Amino acid sequence: MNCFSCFQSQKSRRENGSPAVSEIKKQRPGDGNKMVENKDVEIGDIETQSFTFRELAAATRNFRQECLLGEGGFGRVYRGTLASTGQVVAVKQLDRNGLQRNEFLGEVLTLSRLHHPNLVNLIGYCADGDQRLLVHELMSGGSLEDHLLDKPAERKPLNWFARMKITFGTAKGLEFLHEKADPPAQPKFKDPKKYPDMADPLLNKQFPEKDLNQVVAIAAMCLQEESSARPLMSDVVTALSFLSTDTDHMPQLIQPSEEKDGSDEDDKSSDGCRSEESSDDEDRANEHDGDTSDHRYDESSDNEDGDSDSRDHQTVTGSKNFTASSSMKSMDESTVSSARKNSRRLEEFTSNGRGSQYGSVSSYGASSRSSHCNASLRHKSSNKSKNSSSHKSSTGSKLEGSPVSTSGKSSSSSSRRTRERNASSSFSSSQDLEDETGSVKSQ
Ligand SMILES: Nc1ncnc2c1ncn2[C@@H]1O[C@H](COP(=O)(O)OP(=O)(O)OP(=O)(O)O)[C@@H](O)[C@H]1O
Repeated sequence: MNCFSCFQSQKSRRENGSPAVSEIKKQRPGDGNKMVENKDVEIGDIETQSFTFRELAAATRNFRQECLLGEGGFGRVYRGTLASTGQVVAVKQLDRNGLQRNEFLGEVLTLSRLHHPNLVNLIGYCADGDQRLLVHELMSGGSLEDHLLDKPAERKPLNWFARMKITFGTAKGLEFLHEKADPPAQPKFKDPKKYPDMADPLLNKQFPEKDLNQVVAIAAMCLQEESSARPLMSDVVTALSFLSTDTDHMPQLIQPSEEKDGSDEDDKSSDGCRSEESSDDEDRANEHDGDTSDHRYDESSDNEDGDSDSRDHQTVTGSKNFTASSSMKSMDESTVSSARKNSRRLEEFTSNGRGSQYGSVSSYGASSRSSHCNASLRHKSSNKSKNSSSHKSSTGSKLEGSPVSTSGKSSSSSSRRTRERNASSSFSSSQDLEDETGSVKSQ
């Protein structure tokens, strides 16, 4: 996730005394906000200035390198001075292969209607030919990222109070977008189909969508409001061990010849030794499912509903001719097996999650079937389900990646402590630290 650019423009500083947020530049058609229907966009509806490309080229001195303010996932941003008014602005030149004209105008229309002291104002746009540019008011103080991460050694770090002011301003901007803007912003986490839009654009969507869903599920579980409902790190490690395994090498992890013959070989890891962990794992799986099969159980159950993961499929049915590399052999087979189970549960978590993502935390626990970690999750989840409405709202706000509480809508279910926590910095409160510590201890 990228930082918000939180430094106010001179205008907003004068008006509000708190930082501006360039959240609006994050909103793109399909990003979660119900954008204005593109087909309905008429240039006349757009209440912001239209610039020619020539005007913006002149403003930025032909997009000179010295005028470059920064670069984001969608293009470069230049400092410019508008000849007509002398106003200093930020000109964002979107990548050429970006939005279609109508799509772009839909975005411009939406952005032009958002006015809030903590949001960077859209001043105008340019849609000449295939050019797509947005002109924003300039955040003269630079971005929050500049101040936090790219700070020159000689510049003093932001003090605590400044950070709280920025957080407060950010929250107000987000509050406006989520609760007052028309149409209101929708958290992307509500719809798994939107997850790919949140990944780093530099990845160019080159990742398995299913794995991304699972990463989101892991993050969602880790971010649950109550520390007791968060997964054990061992669960997280196991799940990640699966996700971090190169798909191309997966067929090498479990030798199909060992799996198919149903002999004692099945119970051995690739070095011929059956690990204790592996044994426990299987016993637990059998205990919960009444299934006497071995690792194959997991592979087949992963695929049994027809939603086959090519990786799993390959692992089960992969060529018998492959030669396991020694490095892959050394990987603990039980870890892989256990990771697959977790992967499956994570998948259930995300797929159940449509619309009632947080409620499905309980079903995640209820469907747990193997490790002691998951037995623990089950226990936690059942506690949790007693308070599921509170969970939904408070977690929902955290999942949006901001400390913004949706307490206006969920105050009946949010505890005072939750609201206080959400209103303060998301990670640094002593209460959070206590919770974290408690959580680690209880493990
Ligand atoms: N209105 C502005 N005023 C001053 N600098 C800006 C402004 N908008 C953007 N910048 C600078 O340009 C950089 C790139 O901004 P941009 O909005 O394109 O991407 P981002 O917010 O960093 O990330 P992304 O858009 O990929 O999520 C910012 O990091 C910031 O340094």
